[in-house]
Amino acid sequence: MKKKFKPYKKKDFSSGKPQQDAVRAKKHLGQHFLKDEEVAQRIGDTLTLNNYENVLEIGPGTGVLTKYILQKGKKVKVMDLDRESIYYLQNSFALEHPEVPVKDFEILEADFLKADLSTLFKGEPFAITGNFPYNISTQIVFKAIENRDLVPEFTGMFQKEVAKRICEKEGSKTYGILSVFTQAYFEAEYLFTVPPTVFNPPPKVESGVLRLIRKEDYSLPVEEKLFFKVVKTAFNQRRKTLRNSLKTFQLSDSLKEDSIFGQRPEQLSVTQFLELTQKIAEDAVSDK
Ligand SMILES: C[S@@+](CC[C@H](N)C(=O)[O-])C[C@H]1O[C@@H](n2cnc3c(N)ncnc32)[C@H](O)[C@@H]1O
Repeated sequence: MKKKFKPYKKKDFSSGKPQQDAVRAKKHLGQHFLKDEEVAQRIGDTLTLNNYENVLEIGPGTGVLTKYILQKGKKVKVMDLDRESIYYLQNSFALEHPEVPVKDFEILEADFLKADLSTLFKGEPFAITGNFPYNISTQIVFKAIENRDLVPEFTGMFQKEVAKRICEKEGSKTYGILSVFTQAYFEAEYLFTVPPTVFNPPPKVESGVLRLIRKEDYSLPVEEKLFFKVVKTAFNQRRKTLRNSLKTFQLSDSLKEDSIFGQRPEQLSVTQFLELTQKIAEDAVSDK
């Protein structure tokens, strides 16, 4: 069912307010507007834009980051579900920033989590970027992973802890499900940290900017469903050895002798998780 919006009261944005103050920040939408142009430009510059023509920005708000993305001369679509931000972008953004090229620019009022990405750029690949709403940040990453065939690049800002977790390697306490799933398909790089002071209103935590580049060969050598199940089950009991946490897979005694099962999930690289999945798949077949 389509959500009902309260009748929208038009606002006059011609008062010359700073861009980040043009819209009232709403907590439930995770709105923290960037007020530092240098940081906005640095985030815009994280896009490599290699070999594709389209960019989707999630949550443009008042468009502080959008300006720098548009200057790259690609086709840009922005998607926000905040009507007030959309109204500002449609009516004041171009007037207040005549220097920004808006020829290939489309403003969409939509929820990224519900949007159909397959038709967004007529099925062409596109980069995703943004200063993401932190309340749905992991869901955004999972949706990008699900749509990886269309998304060769993903850059942007998260809560620092989440950005670090996505890029973390084995051996770290924060390495987990999100790190393994993301890095199975993407090369992940943590780029820089951003302090709360550059936002209006400032969030309670630091932020972190990352870049994900899809691997050249991003097809998995194992069945994806089983891989996800193995990784999730292992990390659900991250203190236990795999021999104990993966009991539900009813592994044969000979497989359980394999040294990999003496390890804990945080010790396994993505490649080792794939090898483990392969072994479990073969074990299930040989059991029959
Ligand atoms: C952290 S603010 C960033 C705003 C702006 N890009 C900036 O840097 O100032 C996050 C933005 O995401 C938008 N947003 C929240 N949930 C969303 C969703 N499900 N789909 C699309 N946009 C969303 C918010 O309305 C807000 O504009």
